[in-house]
Amino acid sequence: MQNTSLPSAIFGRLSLDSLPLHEPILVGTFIAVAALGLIVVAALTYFRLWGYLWKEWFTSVDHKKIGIMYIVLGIIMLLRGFSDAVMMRLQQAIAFGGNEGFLHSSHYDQIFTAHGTIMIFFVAIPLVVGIVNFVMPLQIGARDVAFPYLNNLSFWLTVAGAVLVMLSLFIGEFARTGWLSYAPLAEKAYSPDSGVDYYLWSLEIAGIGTTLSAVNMVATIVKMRAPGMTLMKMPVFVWTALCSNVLAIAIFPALTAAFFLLILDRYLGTAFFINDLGGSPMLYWNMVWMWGHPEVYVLVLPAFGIYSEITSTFTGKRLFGYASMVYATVVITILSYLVWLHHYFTMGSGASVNAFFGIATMVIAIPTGAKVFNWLFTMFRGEIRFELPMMWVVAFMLTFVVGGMTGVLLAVPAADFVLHNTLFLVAHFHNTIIGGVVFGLFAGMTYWFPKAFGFKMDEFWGKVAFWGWVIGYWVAWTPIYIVGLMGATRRVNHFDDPYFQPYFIVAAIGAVIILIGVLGFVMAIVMGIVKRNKLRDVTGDPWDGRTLEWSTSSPPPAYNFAITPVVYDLDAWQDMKEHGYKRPTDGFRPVHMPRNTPVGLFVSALAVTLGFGMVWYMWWLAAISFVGIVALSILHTFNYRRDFYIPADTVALVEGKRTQSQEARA
Ligand code: HEA
Ligand code: HEM
Ligand SMILES: [Cu+2]
Repeated sequence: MQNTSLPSAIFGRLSLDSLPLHEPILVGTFIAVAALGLIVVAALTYFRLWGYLWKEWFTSVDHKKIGIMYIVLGIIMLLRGFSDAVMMRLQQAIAFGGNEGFLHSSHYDQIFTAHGTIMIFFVAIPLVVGIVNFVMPLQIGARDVAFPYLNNLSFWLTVAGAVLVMLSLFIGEFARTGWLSYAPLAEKAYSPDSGVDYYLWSLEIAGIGTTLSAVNMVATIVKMRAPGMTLMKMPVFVWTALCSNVLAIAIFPALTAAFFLLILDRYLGTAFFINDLGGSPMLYWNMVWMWGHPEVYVLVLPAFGIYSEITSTFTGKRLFGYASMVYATVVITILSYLVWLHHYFTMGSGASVNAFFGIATMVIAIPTGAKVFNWLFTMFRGEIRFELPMMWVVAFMLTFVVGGMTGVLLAVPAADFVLHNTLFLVAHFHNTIIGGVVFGLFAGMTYWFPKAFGFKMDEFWGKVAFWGWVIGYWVAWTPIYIVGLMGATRRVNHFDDPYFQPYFIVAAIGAVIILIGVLGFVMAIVMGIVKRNKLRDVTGDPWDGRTLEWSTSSPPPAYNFAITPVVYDLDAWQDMKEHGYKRPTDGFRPVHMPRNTPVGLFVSALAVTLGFGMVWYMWWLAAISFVGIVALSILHTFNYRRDFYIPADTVALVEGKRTQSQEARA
């Protein structure tokens, strides 16, 4: 694409042709997004909400608000990732024989790449990080995370990555190289346009955010637990958050380094991942899968933690086999480092290497199975209350076990030679990710929603969401398992064999049923807000919970706990309730708090311009942004006004109000 209409010293390789004006779908999307954006901006201006958002949310260093912002980001990006999914499902349902469908192959390639990238990096990760951010400090009785400013920066860096991916929709294109952008396809010789560069810069920036956040969470769990909370008295969710974040710290550098080397290949002509000059694409595969495999456990471990909390709350029992649950989590964490090669058994590693990685992979079924049985034994003879969060747990158990089993099947190298890169594999991972991670996130969001906002989600729409996702999942993915077994390969936009078509039509219907689930969840939140006075909970403990987050008010005050709780037992709050706990009404002391700051947001804005400049070869823009980031970061270290005290009187006032509202209800 020659740059004819724009001066290249300023615009680099960006030209008017980079705008996808010839793509009706994209033009329509752009108009819709722009219109929606204008409506939102107008509404915020009309209701004078900008100042409130800026002061109370965007610049906030409060872990609860940052957690909620992560979740909002995840839900918005879920809508984007899901629209990609629906388009692919429609395409595959109609594109048979002579019918080419509505997505030509280069467009389909961009869509599955964007879908996979967005779903993993900008849906699953933000939702998991958001829930950990919100819940974990409350569960350990802390006032905030270890590094509140860093937390805000991590969030905004994740947003910066998401913004770059979204920009690629309207300026230029996105990668067509699969969600892990395999080399050598992703090298400049084979993917010369801006797509892979968008991918790389977006994920480098977001990845730094995720790494920093993981450091923050580990430091918080290690250093900031309430007195008495020894490691073996931590709630299971905190254990899973700890393991997940330790895992993230260990693996993200491998991904960041792999992407950085690919950037060097693409920008400076080095040869790390091509066969010439001593480079090797296999190096890239090893590095990304050393990240990629453990990453799925980074996501699923906290989900396991969520299921554990919910199961014990809604059966009214202490979790069966707490210690074995902890050991299983740790064992999965360690094993997950040892199996990455199962993603390319077919790449010629040889029988003994394949055997080692195959067996190591299968071994993970043991600790995972131990968890499943622990949940079952917790339920056994419990008085189960089948409220929404518990319904998600049951759906998870029924769905995830199947996905786990097909994983074990793929772990047999001989079988994998047949099934690798078929739609059977695609069905396996949607089975584990949707049945394991996504259901867990919905369970968690439904469970902790009343803690965050002081009222429950709307139950009717919550059930619509539940049934939409659960039925939709099975309708959408069972046929894909079947065509996969029959040999249909992944990442193709058109099949010749008409025999497959009915299966893809059923799969498309499944996606439409999931759509009902997606919209149902949004409605559950909206209707919850509409009916908030009816759904209000003033106790702070609407589900009869067992862990410390339920001991404070909903939403919790900025300082979380007026007086730091002391822990004597595993289910600390249950223990306090059983021993006739009374809320303290006096003796408050001033609370030391971190101060809000806009620096994270500014750094992130510069990260977007840095990425954009690099993608389009606007070196001046990239250079200015980079210098800006460094300068701001250094300047920020000279800011000594980082904290303040909430006076004891204010604490007494807030707590007094809560006492009053509780007495009024009683
Ligand atoms: C959250 C996500 C998640 C989870 C939890 C898992 C879990 C597992 N995965 Fe999966 N997997 C992915 C996401 C996930 N996977 C993704 C995204 C890809 C592909 C990416 C790509 O190529 O683009 C993939 C690909 C993938 C491959 C590569 C296949 C190929 O490319 O050809 C393999 C092969 O071994 C595999 C195996 C497994 C196994 C053995 C488990 C185990 O951990 C499952 C353990 C659980 C159980 C077994 C169920 C419960 C256990 C019991 C009830 C006890 C009794 C059971 C037995 C004795 C069997 N996975
Ligand atoms: C909500 C319902 C969903 C549907 C209908 C759906 C559908 C699809 C389809 C059709 C493909 C492409 C298959 C191919 O041709 O190879 C795909 C790929 C993928 N999906 Fe989903 N998906 C859904 C949800 C998710 C979620 C929640 C995640 C992760 C959190 C996810 C992660 C991925 C990944 C990683 C890929 C691989 C992309 C690649 O090949 O590079 N999906 N999905
Ligand atoms: Cu794996």
